[in-house]
Amino acid sequence: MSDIRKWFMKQHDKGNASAPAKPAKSATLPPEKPVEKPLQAQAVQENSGRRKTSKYFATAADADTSSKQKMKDEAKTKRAPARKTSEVFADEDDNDFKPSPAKKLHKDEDDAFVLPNEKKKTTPVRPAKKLKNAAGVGVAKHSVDDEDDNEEDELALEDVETPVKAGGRGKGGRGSGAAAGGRGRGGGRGGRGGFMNFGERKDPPHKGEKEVPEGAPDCLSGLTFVISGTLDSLEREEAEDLIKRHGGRVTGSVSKKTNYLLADEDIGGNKSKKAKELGTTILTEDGLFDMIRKSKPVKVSPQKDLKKQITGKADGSQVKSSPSKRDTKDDQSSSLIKRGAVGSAHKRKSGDGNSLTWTEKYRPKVPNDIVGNQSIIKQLHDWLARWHEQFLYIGHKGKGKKQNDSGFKKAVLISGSPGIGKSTSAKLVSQMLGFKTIEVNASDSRGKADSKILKGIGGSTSNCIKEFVNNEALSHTKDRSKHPKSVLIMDEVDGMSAGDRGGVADLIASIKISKIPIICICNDRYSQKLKSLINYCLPLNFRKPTKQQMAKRLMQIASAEGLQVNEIALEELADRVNGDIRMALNQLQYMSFSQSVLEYDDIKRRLLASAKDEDISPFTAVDKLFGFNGGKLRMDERIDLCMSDPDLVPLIIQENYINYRPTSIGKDENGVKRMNLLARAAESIADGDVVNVQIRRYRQWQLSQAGSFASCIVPAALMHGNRETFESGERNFNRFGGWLGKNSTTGKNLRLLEDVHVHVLASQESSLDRETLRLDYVPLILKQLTDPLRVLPKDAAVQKVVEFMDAYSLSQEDFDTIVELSKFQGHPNPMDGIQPAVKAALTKAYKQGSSTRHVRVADLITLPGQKKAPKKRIAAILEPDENGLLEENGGTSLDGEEEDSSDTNDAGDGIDPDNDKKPQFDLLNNKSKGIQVQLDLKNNDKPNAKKTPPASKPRGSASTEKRGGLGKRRR
Ligand SMILES: Nc1ncnc2c1ncn2[C@@H]1O[C@H](COP(=O)(O)OP(=O)(O)OP(=O)(O)O)[C@@H](O)[C@H]1O
Repeated sequence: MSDIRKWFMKQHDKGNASAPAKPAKSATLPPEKPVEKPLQAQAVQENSGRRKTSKYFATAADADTSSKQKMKDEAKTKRAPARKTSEVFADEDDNDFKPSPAKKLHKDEDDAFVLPNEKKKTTPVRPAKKLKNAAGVGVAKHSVDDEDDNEEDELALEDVETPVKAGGRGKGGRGSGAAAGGRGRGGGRGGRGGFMNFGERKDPPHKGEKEVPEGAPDCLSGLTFVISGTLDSLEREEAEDLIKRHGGRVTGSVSKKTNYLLADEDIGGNKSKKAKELGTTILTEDGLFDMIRKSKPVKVSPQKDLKKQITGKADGSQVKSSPSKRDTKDDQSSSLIKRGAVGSAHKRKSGDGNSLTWTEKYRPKVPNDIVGNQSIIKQLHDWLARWHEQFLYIGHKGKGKKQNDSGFKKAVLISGSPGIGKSTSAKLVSQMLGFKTIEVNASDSRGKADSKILKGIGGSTSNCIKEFVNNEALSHTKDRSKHPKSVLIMDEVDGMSAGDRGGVADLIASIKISKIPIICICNDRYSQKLKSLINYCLPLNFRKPTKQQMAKRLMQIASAEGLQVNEIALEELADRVNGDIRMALNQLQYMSFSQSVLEYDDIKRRLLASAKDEDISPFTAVDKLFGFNGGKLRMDERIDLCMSDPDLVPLIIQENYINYRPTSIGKDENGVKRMNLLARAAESIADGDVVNVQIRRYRQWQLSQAGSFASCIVPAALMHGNRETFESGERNFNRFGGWLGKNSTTGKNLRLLEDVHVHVLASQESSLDRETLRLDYVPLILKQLTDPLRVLPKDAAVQKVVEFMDAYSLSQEDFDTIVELSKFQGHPNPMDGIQPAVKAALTKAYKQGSSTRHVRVADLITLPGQKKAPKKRIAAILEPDENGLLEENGGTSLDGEEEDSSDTNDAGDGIDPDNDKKPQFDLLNNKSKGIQVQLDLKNNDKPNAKKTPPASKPRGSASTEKRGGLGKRRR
């Protein structure tokens, strides 16, 4: 672990150390400039007084600004903000803020995995921002040529400052590839500060330096934005939040509906091309700020004063709703009043009575109320409406109406993610058609159904399904008033195990005999368990409703409950709950307990908090860790992801890390950087393995986090980026960890090898250990077993091989084991070139061979430390032989050892005179030796020692006895 820590530290150091070398970044600027001009030309220009803050606005002349001048100014720049910041902070009540390292502080936060949102909180008090605002940002566009000298100086400062700021970046500035790739994907991006963050999207050059404006709540309502490239001071997510917070909509690509393309640079990508084609207005970040700012008239008083006033006046309950956000608001008082008013209205409403959850209260009453999936609901309706027409007379011989649609299924299988209205649809459609619903959760009551249930009510819960579906009274009768039609709704069929009413097999049996329609509901229709069920059902796949559809419904419910919330915020909610309307409603209701005005940020905060409780699959966890934004996750988030399944996540990481192309390596033409990162990741995985051994072997559970850190977090931090495949046709998804399968194969092979080992020992041809057998003998044995079959004529080959197998007491299974153990990927199959006829002849000859008994006897040996040969297996071994003796001995209900002993004793009592005439193979004596071993071992355990051959008995006689026994058995 000390190693881990060492290079963890080293990485940090490296990152910092790279800071001074950063001016290289400026060198990458010129190529970006030519493409930015046309974009700028399109933007609206109102105010040329905007201080030049972005390197994207630099002209070639700017770029030529003497580096000496920049360096001179650098020191000044570094000091100036610190001084100003401290002045500003001196006025603040909050002494927790450390002013001097204003920018530094920010960076440190970055390294410490602080969310962008949190960083933003410090922005209002930054002097730099205020200076810039004072310079008049208000306009969307400005010309670089208009910049005066002072601005150039400032630019120089900024340019020098930026590299310093990005000092933690591991990999220098933006590569040329980034221009095309933009911020989203593609190589060539510079890293972010800090070990875990390197390789991330390029930081905005003036990140967090501008005051983020606060406008009227819905000032961007009805406007659609698309964001492109790196903005000047906001991360893309921050910009998105800002727009949504003010009621605007953000989409991913430019279309006719797009009002603005928000871009501070022209990265020449599709978005800007399309925007130019469609004549979409291009807006800079400052333009957006102006737009928002303008929506809110006046408000001259400094933020901090207002903050103080509000903090002083607001009572706990009011501020409680969303303290941090409201602190920064300008219209606090009015919003609080508004909130109070609506809040009381809300209380009145909810006080009116029912304590139902909103999901119950607003459960759709008719199918039309269901959001989305209307065409599927229609299909369900049609199916159910026709069911009786199709199956009504089934079982009534003679009267049977011929089924007119052979493809008509007796059951439907509704599938779809949770909370999107599957059960509700099934119920509503059934009710609509006058069916009585019988709802059963597939795993409610367990126990296999009794097949005798056909005879009538069994009274057992586990039989209820067959009862339901087979009960005539429940099916359609003439007197509907007494017996309405019924439909069985089986929920969560994918959660059924074999024990649940006999599992899917029993459900299928029920469908076959059913006299009522069955609606099965599941989440995952591709579940292996449902493979056979699908053949008996009409599949209806519910899709998640769109966020717009959901937002509309949620809005209706919110207004009915007196909750004030805008549509964009609800869309965000819909987005975050992944289409789950039930969860959205629950979240909304939960938030409504403490707030009656919900804003975008409230929803976001709430969902971030609840996201922690979500169960995520190990694959999702690995996707997140390796994803493009993997480097932006906070450490606690990463640990949570690893801990979501501490067994599987490391295995999946280990299986897939090699497929990732880290974003940090840029072009990396010769692949050296990637190899270095791979090596480091491998090293860390190995470290993690060491820790995991400690955890499991010595139950050192306190090391769990260290284990996760080394085996998951570090490799993912090093390798996260774009996943690629190495073989054509390979799916570009993370594979399941191969270790489990390989470990199981290893175990199986060891067991098989042990069998071979025991047999070889029993043959007394060799007294080797298992390792020697595997490494030295198996290849040679294989040669002896397969070469003759290829080369010699059939009969000769078969005889030779059988002789060899007898010599070493090898069974047919051993033959297979040796072949299996000798198979390697990329090498020919050891059995290649052997004719099937020869193989068949070998099997036949081996089975006929008199020596088989000798080989099998070795299986009955129980070596110290070995598991006793299972009775079943012994029985199976003995069974193929002449049945007569087995029957005499009581068939297979034998105790292996006793049975075998009696054989040998029989042999002793009655020696077959023919035996000596059947000297089968040269190594017969050796075989008898093998048997002797067995006998000795058995005698140790056997209470009935009187039948044991005396130890002093010469070997030859033992062998004779054995042969006699075998001979007898064979008869
Ligand atoms: N499409 C929808 N339209 C309106 N309300 C919905 C919709 N989907 C879910 N709801 C709300 O969520 C609640 C639960 O829905 P329902 O039980 O039908 O979901 P489900 O898809 O069957 O979930 P699960 O798979 O967990 O059983 C409903 O009572 C309703 O209030």
